[in-house]
Amino acid sequence: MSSLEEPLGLGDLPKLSINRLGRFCQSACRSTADDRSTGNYTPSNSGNNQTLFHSTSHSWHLQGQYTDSSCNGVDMEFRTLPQKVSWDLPRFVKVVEVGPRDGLQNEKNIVPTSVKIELIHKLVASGLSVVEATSFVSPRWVPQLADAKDVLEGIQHAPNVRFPVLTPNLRGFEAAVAAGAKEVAVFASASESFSKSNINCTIEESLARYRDVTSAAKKHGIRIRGYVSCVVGCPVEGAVHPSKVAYVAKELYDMGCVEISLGDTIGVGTPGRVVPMLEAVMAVVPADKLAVHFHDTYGQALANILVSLQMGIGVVDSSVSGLGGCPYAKGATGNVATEDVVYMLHGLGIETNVDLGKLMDAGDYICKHLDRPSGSKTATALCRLTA
Ligand SMILES: CC(C)(COP(=O)([O-])OP(=O)([O-])OC[C@H]1O[C@@H](n2cnc3c(N)ncnc32)[C@H](O)[C@@H]1OP(=O)([O-])[O-])[C@@H](O)C(=O)NCCC(=O)NCCSC(=O)C[C@@](C)(O)CC(=O)[O-]
Repeated sequence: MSSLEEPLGLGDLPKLSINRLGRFCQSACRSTADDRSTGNYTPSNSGNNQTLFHSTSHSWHLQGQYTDSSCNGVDMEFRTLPQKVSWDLPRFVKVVEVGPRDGLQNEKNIVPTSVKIELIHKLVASGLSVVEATSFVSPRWVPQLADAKDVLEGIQHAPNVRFPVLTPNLRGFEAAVAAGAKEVAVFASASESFSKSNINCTIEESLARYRDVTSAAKKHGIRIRGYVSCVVGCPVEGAVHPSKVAYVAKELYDMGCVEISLGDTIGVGTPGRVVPMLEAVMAVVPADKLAVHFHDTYGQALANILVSLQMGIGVVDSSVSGLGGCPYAKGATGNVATEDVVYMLHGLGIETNVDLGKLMDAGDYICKHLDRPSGSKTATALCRLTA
């Protein structure tokens, strides 16, 4: 890579701008606290800081304000954000590649098994140590991944590389184990409506199923990951309260999921919503057991990842070339692109063990097959530079 292609690091930024950020944060904080203590605090105040903090009320969230009395609590939490975030970022972030599953499950045309396997090998060659390979779900529900057994059997298993697969029930778990899975993931939702449309059962029913799966996994010595979907918003219900996310995350943790991935399935989150959601979850599940999974529908994913890192998260899910979406979440676009995440992390001086050039090869491979441009801004920019 030439120096032009290398991300600017924190150290390259003029000191002044970081100090300015710090000063802004402190004054934003101070004025809010001062206002409160002098009794002058009004949430609708139109001063500069208020404009910033209230920007969410002009967005999608207007349709889905929380309906309980803690709604104001969430806004308050965001006002104290500058005191809570820190630049003490992790030195290493584990990137969990979900493109072959979350990406390809949403393709109109079914991708041949051989292409899926080659994509997975290219992703592994880039240094990624976790590649979610496929799902053992009903082929009637997700025909795109009906070849799960063949994909899993076709992957060359390398030491230190994990290939988790999604399993919605005991039947899927048994099929996955028979095909050689060493790690599975269960997927619950913080929204009742999404749970029904995605897996045709209530949240409680899904948790009962997952208790069966986790206890079977323990007997087989299989690692199990848990997802919580709709952690910020649901395509049907609108805003989802952080307490609902915390409840499902804790249930999954208590039943033995070793990592809980928090999914903004429709990509509506901003740091204003992500911070209180993470705070609620972190009160019941340790931060080192959490991952974040942002779809980039509104272009907010990198901002949300950054604030998650600042809150102590060290595992980030992403999808090569920004592939994907969820077949049961209309309008949701793909995950944040892995290339963009890696570029940002490297720019922050955070190690990933991922080679951006080789990752771009993998992205190029699948985009050529799908006959579409990359959804990664980094890949697009670097390709232009090298063209
Ligand atoms: C959960 C079910 C199976 C319930 O589906 P159902 O229709 O309620 O259940 P069923 O028991 O009546 O089964 C229906 C048919 O599926 C079969 N079946 C039943 N189980 C399996 C299985 N494991 N593997 C293969 N086949 C299975 C079963 O045998 C039957 O076959 P039939 O008799 O009609 O021929 C279905 O709703 C399903 O497969 N849903 C999966 C949907 C899905 O994969 N959605 C995308 C996941 S993405 C996501 O959740 C979000 C995430 C994780 O990415 C994070 C984020 O972004 O937020």
